[in-house]
Amino acid sequence: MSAKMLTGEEVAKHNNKESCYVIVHGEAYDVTEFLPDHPGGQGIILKYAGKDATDAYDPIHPPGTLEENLPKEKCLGKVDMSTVKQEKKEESEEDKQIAKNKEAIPPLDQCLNLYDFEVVARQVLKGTAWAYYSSGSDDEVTMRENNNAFGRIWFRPRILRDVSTVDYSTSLLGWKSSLPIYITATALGKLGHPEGEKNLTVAAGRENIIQMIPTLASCSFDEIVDARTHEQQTQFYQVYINSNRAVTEKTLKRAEQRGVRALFVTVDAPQLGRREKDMRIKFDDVGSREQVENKDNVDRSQGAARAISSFIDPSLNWDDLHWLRSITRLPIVLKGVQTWEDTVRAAEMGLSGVVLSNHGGRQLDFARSGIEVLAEVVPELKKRGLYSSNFQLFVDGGIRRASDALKAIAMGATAVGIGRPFLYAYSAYGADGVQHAIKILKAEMEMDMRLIGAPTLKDLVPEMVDTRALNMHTSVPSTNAATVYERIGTAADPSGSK
Ligand SMILES: Cc1cc2c(cc1C)[n+](S(=O)(=O)[O-])c1c(=O)[nH]c(=O)nc-1n2C[C@H](O)[C@H](O)[C@H](O)COP(=O)(O)O
Repeated sequence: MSAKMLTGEEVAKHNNKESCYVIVHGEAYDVTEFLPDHPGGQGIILKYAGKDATDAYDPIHPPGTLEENLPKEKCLGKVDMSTVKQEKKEESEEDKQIAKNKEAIPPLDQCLNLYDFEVVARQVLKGTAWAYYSSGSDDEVTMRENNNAFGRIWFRPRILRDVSTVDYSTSLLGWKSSLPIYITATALGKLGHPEGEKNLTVAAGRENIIQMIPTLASCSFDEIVDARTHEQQTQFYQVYINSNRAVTEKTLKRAEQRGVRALFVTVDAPQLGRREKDMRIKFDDVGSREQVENKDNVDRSQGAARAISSFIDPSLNWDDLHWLRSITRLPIVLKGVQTWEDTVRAAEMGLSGVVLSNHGGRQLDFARSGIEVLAEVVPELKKRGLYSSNFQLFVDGGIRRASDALKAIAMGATAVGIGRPFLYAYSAYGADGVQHAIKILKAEMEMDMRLIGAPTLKDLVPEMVDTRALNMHTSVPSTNAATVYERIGTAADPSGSK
Protein backbone atom coordinates (compact mmCIF):
# COMPACT_ATOMS: atom_id res chain seq x y z
CA MET A 1 0.00 0.00 0.00
CA SER A 2 1.62 3.29 -1.04
CA ALA A 3 2.16 5.71 1.86
CA LYS A 4 -0.25 8.71 1.72
CA MET A 5 1.22 11.80 0.06
CA LEU A 6 2.56 14.29 2.58
CA THR A 7 2.07 18.01 2.06
CA GLY A 8 4.75 20.71 2.27
CA GLU A 9 3.00 22.20 5.29
CA GLU A 10 3.10 18.90 7.17
CA VAL A 11 6.83 18.47 6.48
CA ALA A 12 7.53 22.11 7.40
CA LYS A 13 6.22 21.48 10.96
CA HIS A 14 9.17 19.08 11.59
CA ASN A 15 11.91 21.66 11.38
CA ASN A 16 13.99 21.26 14.53
CA LYS A 17 16.21 18.91 16.53
CA GLU A 18 13.25 17.35 18.29
CA SER A 19 11.54 16.47 15.05
CA CYS A 20 13.40 16.85 11.78
CA TYR A 21 12.07 15.92 8.35
CA VAL A 22 13.82 16.67 5.06
CA ILE A 23 12.67 16.22 1.47
CA VAL A 24 15.02 14.67 -1.08
CA HIS A 25 13.92 13.93 -4.63
CA GLY A 26 10.23 14.36 -3.66
CA GLU A 27 10.40 11.92 -0.74
CA ALA A 28 10.22 12.88 2.93
CA TYR A 29 12.62 11.40 5.47
CA ASP A 30 12.53 11.56 9.26
CA VAL A 31 16.19 12.16 10.14
CA THR A 32 15.65 13.13 13.80
CA GLU A 33 17.46 10.10 15.27
CA PHE A 34 20.11 10.22 12.53
CA LEU A 35 21.12 13.82 13.37
CA PRO A 36 23.83 12.93 15.97
CA ASP A 37 25.25 10.27 13.60
CA HIS A 38 25.39 12.48 10.55
CA PRO A 39 29.05 12.47 9.34
CA GLY A 40 28.68 16.06 8.29
CA GLY A 41 27.45 17.18 11.70
CA GLN A 42 23.87 18.22 12.63
CA GLY A 43 24.07 21.82 11.46
CA ILE A 44 24.09 21.10 7.78
CA ILE A 45 20.87 19.02 8.08
CA LEU A 46 19.07 21.43 10.41
CA LYS A 47 19.69 24.12 7.81
CA TYR A 48 17.20 22.20 5.62
CA ALA A 49 14.87 20.91 8.36
CA GLY A 50 11.27 20.91 7.10
CA LYS A 51 12.40 21.87 3.60
CA ASP A 52 13.47 20.47 0.24
CA ALA A 53 17.18 19.58 0.67
CA THR A 54 17.70 17.97 -2.76
CA ASP A 55 20.03 20.60 -4.21
CA ALA A 56 22.33 20.61 -1.17
CA TYR A 57 22.22 16.81 -0.83
CA ASP A 58 22.99 15.75 -4.42
CA PRO A 59 26.53 17.12 -5.03
CA ILE A 60 28.04 15.23 -2.12
CA HIS A 61 26.02 12.06 -1.39
CA PRO A 62 26.34 9.02 -3.64
CA PRO A 63 22.93 7.73 -4.80
CA GLY A 64 21.20 5.45 -2.28
CA THR A 65 22.89 7.00 0.75
CA LEU A 66 19.65 7.80 2.62
CA GLU A 67 18.15 4.37 1.94
CA GLU A 68 21.39 2.71 3.16
CA ASN A 69 21.62 4.76 6.32
CA LEU A 70 18.02 5.13 7.49
CA PRO A 71 15.68 2.41 8.81
CA LYS A 72 12.80 1.76 6.38
CA GLU A 73 10.16 3.34 8.59
CA LYS A 74 12.04 6.67 8.46
CA CYS A 75 11.40 6.94 4.74
CA LEU A 76 7.96 8.61 5.04
CA GLY A 77 6.95 8.48 1.40
CA LYS A 78 6.10 10.88 -1.36
CA VAL A 79 5.46 14.60 -0.87
CA ASP A 80 3.04 16.59 -3.00
CA MET A 81 5.75 18.95 -4.29
CA SER A 82 3.16 21.46 -5.52
CA THR A 83 2.51 22.22 -1.82
CA VAL A 84 6.21 22.71 -0.93
CA LYS A 85 7.33 26.32 -0.61
CA GLN A 86 10.54 26.45 -2.69
CA GLU A 87 13.07 28.81 -1.13
CA LYS A 88 14.27 31.44 -3.55
CA LYS A 89 17.95 30.63 -3.80
CA GLU A 90 19.92 33.81 -3.38
CA GLU A 91 22.87 33.50 -5.71
CA SER A 92 25.94 34.46 -3.64
CA GLU A 93 28.40 37.05 -4.92
CA GLU A 94 30.93 34.24 -5.24
CA ASP A 95 28.56 32.14 -7.35
CA LYS A 96 27.81 35.13 -9.57
CA GLN A 97 31.51 35.77 -10.09
CA ILE A 98 32.21 32.08 -10.80
CA ALA A 99 29.41 31.98 -13.36
CA LYS A 100 30.99 34.99 -15.09
CA ASN A 101 34.46 33.44 -14.94
CA LYS A 102 33.11 30.19 -16.41
CA GLU A 103 31.85 32.05 -19.45
CA ALA A 104 35.32 33.47 -20.02
CA ILE A 105 37.50 30.36 -19.64
CA PRO A 106 39.84 29.71 -22.59
CA PRO A 107 38.99 26.93 -25.05
CA LEU A 108 40.46 23.61 -23.90
CA ASP A 109 42.98 23.42 -26.75
CA GLN A 110 44.59 26.62 -25.47
CA CYS A 111 45.75 24.70 -22.39
CA LEU A 112 49.30 23.76 -23.41
CA ASN A 113 50.62 22.34 -20.14
CA LEU A 114 49.36 21.12 -16.77
CA TYR A 115 49.91 24.50 -15.11
CA ASP A 116 47.34 26.07 -17.44
CA PHE A 117 44.61 23.96 -15.85
CA GLU A 118 45.47 25.29 -12.40
CA VAL A 119 45.13 28.89 -13.56
CA VAL A 120 41.70 28.21 -15.05
CA ALA A 121 40.51 26.09 -12.12
CA ARG A 122 41.35 28.85 -9.67
CA GLN A 123 38.82 31.08 -11.44
CA VAL A 124 35.98 28.55 -11.55
CA LEU A 125 36.32 26.69 -8.25
CA LYS A 126 34.38 27.73 -5.13
CA GLY A 127 36.60 28.93 -2.28
CA THR A 128 36.05 25.70 -0.31
CA ALA A 129 37.09 23.57 -3.29
CA TRP A 130 40.13 25.68 -4.18
CA ALA A 131 41.25 25.75 -0.55
CA TYR A 132 40.90 22.00 -0.22
CA TYR A 133 42.55 21.02 -3.48
CA SER A 134 45.40 23.54 -3.46
CA SER A 135 46.38 23.47 0.19
CA GLY A 136 49.50 21.99 1.68
CA SER A 137 50.27 21.68 5.38
CA ASP A 138 51.70 24.40 7.65
CA ASP A 139 53.96 26.68 5.56
CA GLU A 140 53.57 24.56 2.42
CA VAL A 141 57.34 24.26 2.13
CA THR A 142 57.18 20.56 1.21
CA MET A 143 54.40 21.21 -1.27
CA ARG A 144 56.62 23.69 -3.11
CA GLU A 145 59.72 21.52 -2.65
CA ASN A 146 57.97 18.61 -4.38
CA ASN A 147 58.09 20.47 -7.68
CA ASN A 148 61.26 22.45 -6.96
CA ALA A 149 63.22 19.23 -6.45
CA PHE A 150 62.68 18.20 -10.07
CA GLY A 151 64.25 21.54 -11.04
CA ARG A 152 67.51 20.42 -9.42
CA ILE A 153 67.79 17.32 -11.63
CA TRP A 154 69.34 17.79 -15.08
CA PHE A 155 69.38 15.51 -18.10
CA ARG A 156 72.52 14.06 -19.75
CA PRO A 157 70.98 13.36 -23.18
CA ARG A 158 72.72 10.98 -25.61
CA ILE A 159 72.87 11.67 -29.34
CA LEU A 160 72.83 9.78 -32.64
CA ARG A 161 70.45 7.12 -31.46
CA ASP A 162 67.62 5.90 -33.67
CA VAL A 163 64.56 7.48 -32.08
CA SER A 164 62.30 7.27 -35.12
CA THR A 165 59.81 5.37 -33.02
CA VAL A 166 59.27 6.06 -29.34
CA ASP A 167 57.34 3.75 -27.02
CA TYR A 168 56.42 5.09 -23.56
CA SER A 169 54.00 2.27 -22.69
CA THR A 170 54.68 0.18 -19.61
CA SER A 171 53.00 -1.96 -16.97
CA LEU A 172 52.33 -1.21 -13.31
CA LEU A 173 52.23 -4.30 -11.06
CA GLY A 174 51.72 -6.32 -14.23
CA TRP A 175 48.84 -4.16 -15.56
CA LYS A 176 49.32 -2.44 -18.90
CA SER A 177 49.41 1.36 -19.08
CA SER A 178 49.92 3.63 -22.06
CA LEU A 179 52.07 5.92 -19.86
CA PRO A 180 54.36 5.53 -16.80
CA ILE A 181 51.94 7.97 -15.15
CA TYR A 182 48.82 7.09 -13.15
CA ILE A 183 46.03 9.19 -11.65
CA THR A 184 46.64 9.15 -7.92
CA ALA A 185 44.01 9.18 -5.16
CA THR A 186 42.63 12.59 -4.25
CA ALA A 187 39.53 13.04 -2.09
CA LEU A 188 36.18 14.82 -2.41
CA GLY A 189 36.04 14.91 -6.18
CA LYS A 190 32.60 16.53 -6.26
CA LEU A 191 33.87 19.70 -4.63
CA GLY A 192 35.25 20.54 -8.06
CA HIS A 193 32.68 19.08 -10.42
CA PRO A 194 29.29 17.34 -10.10
CA GLU A 195 30.66 14.20 -11.79
CA GLY A 196 33.55 14.06 -9.32
CA GLU A 197 35.92 11.10 -9.64
CA LYS A 198 33.99 9.71 -12.61
CA ASN A 199 35.70 12.35 -14.75
CA LEU A 200 39.01 10.68 -13.94
CA THR A 201 37.65 7.20 -14.68
CA VAL A 202 36.36 8.21 -18.10
CA ALA A 203 39.56 9.99 -19.12
CA ALA A 204 41.78 7.20 -17.79
CA GLY A 205 39.74 4.66 -19.75
CA ARG A 206 39.86 6.66 -22.95
CA GLU A 207 43.67 7.09 -22.67
CA ASN A 208 44.44 3.68 -21.09
CA ILE A 209 46.17 4.85 -17.98
CA ILE A 210 45.46 3.60 -14.46
CA GLN A 211 43.26 5.41 -11.91
CA MET A 212 43.68 4.95 -8.18
CA ILE A 213 40.22 5.15 -6.57
CA PRO A 214 40.34 7.05 -3.22
CA THR A 215 38.70 5.90 0.00
CA LEU A 216 37.51 9.47 0.49
CA ALA A 217 35.82 9.80 -2.89
CA SER A 218 32.58 11.80 -3.12
CA CYS A 219 31.21 9.37 -5.71
CA SER A 220 30.32 5.90 -4.46
CA PHE A 221 32.85 3.17 -5.15
CA ASP A 222 30.39 1.40 -7.47
CA GLU A 223 29.66 4.62 -9.40
CA ILE A 224 33.40 4.99 -10.08
CA VAL A 225 33.83 1.36 -11.13
CA ASP A 226 30.68 1.48 -13.26
CA ALA A 227 32.08 4.55 -15.05
CA ARG A 228 34.85 2.45 -16.63
CA THR A 229 34.87 2.98 -20.39
CA HIS A 230 35.76 -0.66 -21.09
CA GLU A 231 35.83 -3.98 -19.23
CA GLN A 232 39.64 -4.26 -19.15
CA GLN A 233 40.10 -0.78 -17.67
CA THR A 234 42.53 -1.11 -14.76
CA GLN A 235 41.83 0.58 -11.44
CA PHE A 236 43.76 0.45 -8.18
CA TYR A 237 42.27 1.28 -4.76
CA GLN A 238 43.74 3.60 -2.16
CA VAL A 239 42.77 2.56 1.34
CA TYR A 240 42.80 4.43 4.65
CA ILE A 241 42.61 1.68 7.23
CA ASN A 242 39.52 2.38 9.33
CA SER A 243 39.76 2.10 13.12
CA ASN A 244 36.79 -0.21 12.71
CA ARG A 245 38.64 -2.99 10.88
CA ALA A 246 35.38 -4.65 9.82
CA VAL A 247 34.60 -1.60 7.69
CA THR A 248 37.94 -1.92 5.90
CA GLU A 249 37.43 -5.65 5.44
CA LYS A 250 33.99 -5.07 3.87
CA THR A 251 35.38 -2.35 1.59
CA LEU A 252 38.31 -4.47 0.39
CA LYS A 253 36.10 -7.50 -0.30
CA ARG A 254 33.89 -5.25 -2.44
CA ALA A 255 36.92 -3.77 -4.19
CA GLU A 256 38.22 -7.23 -5.05
CA GLN A 257 34.77 -8.35 -6.27
CA ARG A 258 34.57 -5.31 -8.56
CA GLY A 259 37.90 -6.03 -10.20
CA VAL A 260 40.26 -3.59 -8.52
CA ARG A 261 43.79 -4.82 -9.28
CA ALA A 262 45.93 -3.56 -6.39
CA LEU A 263 45.69 -1.91 -2.97
CA PHE A 264 47.63 1.22 -2.09
CA VAL A 265 47.62 1.54 1.70
CA THR A 266 48.15 5.14 2.77
CA VAL A 267 50.67 5.16 5.62
CA ASP A 268 51.63 8.84 5.88
CA ALA A 269 48.38 10.07 7.41
CA PRO A 270 47.73 8.71 10.91
CA GLN A 271 46.15 12.15 11.15
CA LEU A 272 45.53 14.51 8.23
CA GLY A 273 47.82 17.52 8.12
CA ARG A 274 46.96 21.10 9.16
CA ARG A 275 46.08 22.68 5.83
CA GLU A 276 45.52 26.28 6.85
CA LYS A 277 44.00 27.50 3.56
CA ASP A 278 41.42 24.76 4.00
CA MET A 279 40.89 25.53 7.69
CA ARG A 280 40.26 29.20 7.01
CA ILE A 281 37.17 28.30 5.05
CA LYS A 282 35.02 26.49 7.61
CA PHE A 283 33.98 23.31 5.89
CA ASP A 284 30.21 23.20 5.90
CA ASP A 285 29.72 20.86 2.95
CA VAL A 286 29.14 17.26 3.88
CA GLY A 287 32.07 14.80 4.02
CA SER A 288 33.04 11.91 1.81
CA ARG A 289 31.25 8.67 1.11
CA GLU A 290 33.36 7.03 3.87
CA GLN A 291 31.64 9.17 6.52
CA VAL A 292 28.24 8.80 4.96
CA GLU A 293 28.45 5.02 4.66
CA ASN A 294 30.17 4.47 7.97
CA LYS A 295 28.45 7.03 10.21
CA ASP A 296 31.62 8.74 11.34
CA ASN A 297 30.71 11.78 13.42
CA VAL A 298 33.18 14.53 12.72
CA ASP A 299 34.35 17.90 13.91
CA ARG A 300 33.44 20.24 11.09
CA SER A 301 34.95 23.34 12.52
CA GLN A 302 38.31 23.02 10.83
CA GLY A 303 37.99 22.63 7.08
CA ALA A 304 37.48 19.60 4.92
CA ALA A 305 40.56 17.66 5.91
CA ARG A 306 39.68 17.52 9.60
CA ALA A 307 36.06 16.93 8.76
CA ILE A 308 36.64 13.77 6.74
CA SER A 309 39.49 12.01 8.49
CA SER A 310 38.28 11.08 11.98
CA PHE A 311 37.88 7.40 10.99
CA ILE A 312 41.54 6.89 10.03
CA ASP A 313 43.32 4.53 12.44
CA PRO A 314 46.41 6.17 14.00
CA SER A 315 47.41 2.87 15.63
CA LEU A 316 48.15 1.22 12.26
CA ASN A 317 51.58 -0.49 12.39
CA TRP A 318 53.73 -3.06 10.57
CA ASP A 319 52.08 -5.98 12.39
CA ASP A 320 48.71 -5.01 10.91
CA LEU A 321 50.03 -5.79 7.45
CA HIS A 322 49.85 -9.50 8.31
CA TRP A 323 46.12 -9.02 9.03
CA LEU A 324 45.74 -7.06 5.80
CA ARG A 325 47.43 -9.80 3.78
CA SER A 326 45.10 -12.34 5.38
CA ILE A 327 41.99 -10.57 4.11
CA THR A 328 42.99 -9.89 0.51
CA ARG A 329 44.82 -11.55 -2.37
CA LEU A 330 45.50 -8.24 -4.07
CA PRO A 331 49.06 -6.90 -4.35
CA ILE A 332 49.73 -4.43 -1.50
CA VAL A 333 51.72 -1.21 -2.01
CA LEU A 334 52.48 1.23 0.83
CA LYS A 335 51.68 4.81 -0.19
CA GLY A 336 53.54 7.60 1.63
CA VAL A 337 56.91 5.95 2.43
CA GLN A 338 59.65 8.53 3.05
CA THR A 339 62.90 6.74 3.90
CA TRP A 340 65.05 3.92 2.51
CA GLU A 341 64.72 2.08 5.85
CA ASP A 342 60.95 1.71 5.53
CA THR A 343 61.26 0.86 1.86
CA VAL A 344 63.71 -1.96 2.61
CA ARG A 345 61.40 -3.23 5.33
CA ALA A 346 58.44 -3.28 2.90
CA ALA A 347 60.54 -5.15 0.33
CA GLU A 348 61.75 -7.67 2.93
CA MET A 349 58.11 -8.25 3.93
CA GLY A 350 57.38 -9.26 0.34
CA LEU A 351 55.01 -6.38 -0.39
CA SER A 352 54.57 -5.37 -4.05
CA GLY A 353 56.03 -1.90 -3.80
CA VAL A 354 55.94 1.57 -2.27
CA VAL A 355 54.91 5.05 -3.32
CA LEU A 356 57.65 7.47 -2.23
CA SER A 357 55.40 10.36 -1.34
CA ASN A 358 54.60 13.03 1.23
CA HIS A 359 50.91 13.24 0.28
CA GLY A 360 51.48 16.19 -2.00
CA GLY A 361 52.92 18.25 0.86
CA ARG A 362 49.61 17.97 2.74
CA GLN A 363 51.01 16.07 5.72
CA LEU A 364 54.35 16.64 7.50
CA ASP A 365 55.86 19.94 6.36
CA PHE A 366 59.60 19.69 5.70
CA ALA A 367 59.26 16.05 4.69
CA ARG A 368 61.53 15.50 1.68
CA SER A 369 60.20 15.22 -1.85
CA GLY A 370 59.45 11.73 -3.18
CA ILE A 371 62.03 12.15 -5.94
CA GLU A 372 64.76 12.94 -3.39
CA VAL A 373 63.83 9.85 -1.37
CA LEU A 374 63.97 7.78 -4.57
CA ALA A 375 67.62 8.79 -5.00
CA GLU A 376 68.33 7.46 -1.50
CA VAL A 377 66.25 4.27 -1.85
CA VAL A 378 67.54 2.69 -5.07
CA PRO A 379 71.19 2.21 -3.99
CA GLU A 380 70.06 0.77 -0.63
CA LEU A 381 67.76 -1.74 -2.35
CA LYS A 382 70.50 -2.68 -4.84
CA LYS A 383 72.98 -3.17 -1.96
CA ARG A 384 70.59 -5.76 -0.51
CA GLY A 385 69.62 -7.42 -3.78
CA LEU A 386 66.07 -6.14 -3.29
CA TYR A 387 65.86 -3.92 -6.36
CA SER A 388 63.65 -5.91 -8.76
CA SER A 389 60.51 -5.73 -10.90
CA ASN A 390 58.73 -7.74 -8.18
CA PHE A 391 59.02 -4.74 -5.89
CA GLN A 392 58.02 -1.61 -7.74
CA LEU A 393 58.88 1.98 -6.84
CA PHE A 394 56.39 4.77 -7.48
CA VAL A 395 56.83 8.48 -6.82
CA ASP A 396 54.26 11.24 -6.55
CA GLY A 397 54.24 14.92 -5.61
CA GLY A 398 54.89 17.97 -7.76
CA ILE A 399 54.98 16.12 -11.10
CA ARG A 400 53.81 18.59 -13.72
CA ARG A 401 55.77 17.70 -16.84
CA ALA A 402 56.56 14.44 -18.63
CA SER A 403 60.21 15.35 -18.04
CA ASP A 404 59.59 15.04 -14.28
CA ALA A 405 58.29 11.52 -14.87
CA LEU A 406 61.27 10.66 -17.10
CA LYS A 407 63.71 11.81 -14.39
CA ALA A 408 62.01 9.47 -11.91
CA ILE A 409 62.08 6.55 -14.38
CA ALA A 410 65.76 7.12 -15.15
CA MET A 411 66.41 7.08 -11.37
CA GLY A 412 64.67 3.72 -10.97
CA ALA A 413 60.94 4.35 -10.52
CA THR A 414 58.36 2.26 -12.42
CA ALA A 415 55.84 5.08 -12.72
CA VAL A 416 54.71 8.34 -11.13
CA GLY A 417 51.36 9.57 -9.78
CA ILE A 418 49.77 12.94 -10.50
CA GLY A 419 47.07 14.50 -8.31
CA ARG A 420 46.14 18.18 -8.40
CA PRO A 421 46.59 18.85 -12.16
CA PHE A 422 43.94 16.26 -12.99
CA LEU A 423 41.60 17.74 -10.33
CA TYR A 424 42.07 21.18 -11.86
CA ALA A 425 41.60 19.82 -15.37
CA TYR A 426 38.20 18.34 -14.63
CA SER A 427 37.07 21.18 -12.37
CA ALA A 428 37.43 23.43 -15.39
CA TYR A 429 36.67 21.13 -18.33
CA GLY A 430 35.25 17.84 -17.02
CA ALA A 431 36.51 14.47 -18.32
CA ASP A 432 37.60 16.08 -21.60
CA GLY A 433 39.95 18.29 -19.59
CA VAL A 434 41.59 15.30 -17.95
CA GLN A 435 41.90 13.51 -21.28
CA HIS A 436 43.49 16.62 -22.78
CA ALA A 437 45.95 16.75 -19.87
CA ILE A 438 46.92 13.13 -20.49
CA LYS A 439 47.39 13.84 -24.21
CA ILE A 440 49.65 16.79 -23.33
CA LEU A 441 51.78 14.45 -21.18
CA LYS A 442 51.97 11.95 -24.04
CA ALA A 443 53.13 14.64 -26.47
CA GLU A 444 55.73 15.91 -23.99
CA MET A 445 56.88 12.36 -23.27
CA GLU A 446 57.41 11.55 -26.96
CA MET A 447 59.40 14.73 -27.54
CA ASP A 448 61.50 14.39 -24.37
CA MET A 449 62.37 10.74 -25.01
CA ARG A 450 63.52 11.60 -28.54
CA LEU A 451 65.66 14.46 -27.29
CA ILE A 452 67.13 12.42 -24.42
CA GLY A 453 67.98 9.60 -26.86
CA ALA A 454 65.76 6.95 -25.26
CA PRO A 455 63.36 5.19 -27.67
CA THR A 456 61.81 3.11 -24.88
CA LEU A 457 61.50 3.52 -21.10
CA LYS A 458 64.08 0.74 -20.64
CA ASP A 459 66.62 2.99 -22.39
CA LEU A 460 66.25 5.57 -19.61
CA VAL A 461 69.20 4.84 -17.33
CA PRO A 462 70.68 6.59 -14.25
CA GLU A 463 73.55 7.99 -16.34
CA MET A 464 71.00 10.14 -18.20
CA VAL A 465 70.33 12.33 -15.16
CA ASP A 466 72.59 14.51 -13.01
CA THR A 467 71.18 14.40 -9.47
CA ARG A 468 74.14 15.93 -7.62
CA ALA A 469 72.15 19.00 -6.58
CA LEU A 470 69.10 17.05 -5.49
CA ASN A 471 69.52 17.30 -1.71
CA MET A 472 70.45 21.01 -1.70
CA HIS A 473 67.29 22.51 -0.20
CA THR A 474 66.18 26.08 -0.17
CA SER A 475 63.04 26.64 1.89
CA VAL A 476 60.98 29.55 0.63
CA PRO A 477 59.37 31.64 3.46
CA SER A 478 55.79 30.89 4.41
CA THR A 479 53.03 32.33 2.29
CA ASN A 480 50.39 31.63 4.92
CA ALA A 481 50.69 34.97 6.68
CA ALA A 482 49.69 36.61 3.40
CA THR A 483 46.76 34.25 3.20
CA VAL A 484 45.18 35.46 6.42
CA TYR A 485 45.08 39.03 5.06
CA GLU A 486 44.09 37.80 1.64
CA ARG A 487 41.26 35.81 3.27
CA ILE A 488 40.00 38.65 5.47
CA GLY A 489 40.64 41.32 2.85
CA THR A 490 38.94 39.51 0.02
CA ALA A 491 36.26 37.57 1.90
CA ALA A 492 33.60 39.87 0.56
CA ASP A 493 35.54 40.61 -2.58
CA PRO A 494 33.84 38.73 -5.41
CA SER A 495 36.71 39.43 -7.77
CA GLY A 496 37.64 35.78 -7.59
CA SER A 497 41.08 36.66 -6.33
CA LYS A 498 40.74 33.91 -3.73
C1 LIG B 1 45.57 17.17 -3.88
C2 LIG B 1 45.07 16.12 -2.95
C3 LIG B 1 45.90 15.05 -2.61
C4 LIG B 1 45.45 14.05 -1.76
C5 LIG B 1 44.14 14.14 -1.21
C6 LIG B 1 43.29 15.19 -1.54
C7 LIG B 1 43.76 16.19 -2.40
C8 LIG B 1 42.85 17.32 -2.75
N1 LIG B 1 43.75 13.17 -0.27
S1 LIG B 1 43.40 13.73 1.23
O1 LIG B 1 42.07 14.23 1.19
O2 LIG B 1 43.61 12.65 2.17
O3 LIG B 1 44.42 14.77 1.50
C9 LIG B 1 44.31 11.95 -0.38
C10 LIG B 1 43.64 10.77 0.09
O4 LIG B 1 42.44 10.76 0.39
N2 LIG B 1 44.40 9.62 0.16
C11 LIG B 1 45.72 9.57 -0.22
O5 LIG B 1 46.36 8.52 -0.12
N3 LIG B 1 46.35 10.67 -0.72
C12 LIG B 1 45.65 11.83 -0.85
N4 LIG B 1 46.23 12.91 -1.47
C13 LIG B 1 47.64 12.85 -1.90
C14 LIG B 1 47.75 12.34 -3.35
O6 LIG B 1 47.44 10.97 -3.43
C15 LIG B 1 49.16 12.53 -3.88
O7 LIG B 1 50.09 12.00 -2.96
C16 LIG B 1 49.47 14.01 -4.16
O8 LIG B 1 48.33 14.66 -4.65
C17 LIG B 1 50.57 14.11 -5.20
O9 LIG B 1 50.94 15.44 -5.34
P1 LIG B 1 50.40 16.39 -6.52
O10 LIG B 1 49.01 16.77 -6.16
O11 LIG B 1 51.37 17.53 -6.47
O12 LIG B 1 50.48 15.63 -7.82
